[in-house]
Amino acid sequence: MSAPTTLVEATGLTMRYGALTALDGLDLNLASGQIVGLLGENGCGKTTLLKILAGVLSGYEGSVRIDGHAPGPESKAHVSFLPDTGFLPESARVSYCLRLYADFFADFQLDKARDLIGFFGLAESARLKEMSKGMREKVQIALAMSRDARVFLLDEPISGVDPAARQLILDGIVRNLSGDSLLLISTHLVHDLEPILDAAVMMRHGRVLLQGDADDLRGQHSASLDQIFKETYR
Ligand SMILES: Nc1ncnc2c1ncn2[C@@H]1O[C@H](COP(=O)(O)OP(=O)(O)OP(=O)(O)O)[C@@H](O)[C@H]1O
Repeated sequence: MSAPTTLVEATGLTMRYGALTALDGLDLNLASGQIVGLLGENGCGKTTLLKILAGVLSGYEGSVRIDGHAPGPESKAHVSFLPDTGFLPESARVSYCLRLYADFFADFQLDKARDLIGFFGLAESARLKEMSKGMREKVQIALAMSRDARVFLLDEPISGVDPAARQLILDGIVRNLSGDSLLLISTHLVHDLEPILDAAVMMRHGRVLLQGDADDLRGQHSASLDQIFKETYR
């Protein structure tokens, strides 16, 4: 693994939806080689931040750099984004979705995706519309995690699955993760995610409230990230 490099850099990032300020001068610096939890209460701006980093939402003020590039075609080539809503054609089979990704993304690794689909216990011949919400989420995760990206942005990837399946999904997410990439993953389910987190970013009202290495935060607060989260948002 090479020395950590800054992959996400946001300075004074502000995003307004009309009169509502969703991000309010947010500053954030994230380096490669870590899994970072993006935590915060409903409406604090997590999805807005991830969409801007993914290059699918514009109209913001301030500066954003992904591996040195402003969000756009060049940054998108290195960013794998899993939105919190379904984005695959409902009537398609898993095999079609695999081909779609292989055609669309030059860095898509079909073997990895097939491995993950099997790991999740899914059949390539299955149609999405015949699957449960949790199964469809697994397909989307398998696709998103099979790109050879530097930055992975996952928006609430385990929210739709039952507690028993969450562990399997997290195992799948970290299964092939390269040590040089950055995984930023938003969730309310801090307890489930905590074992895989190297660092956490807690947001409030469109700003970073608390950020740090997971072990440092646990040490400073003499508490788990889950307890810190609950105390912070009580
Ligand atoms: N397209 C939009 N138009 C208007 N307001 C929006 C839009 N998208 C988000 N917002 C508002 O911006 C704020 C931040 O929303 P965002 O979805 O980024 O929060 P979040 O932290 O991801 O929330 P959750 O945890 O509920 O998913 C909220 O007040 C939300 O209502």
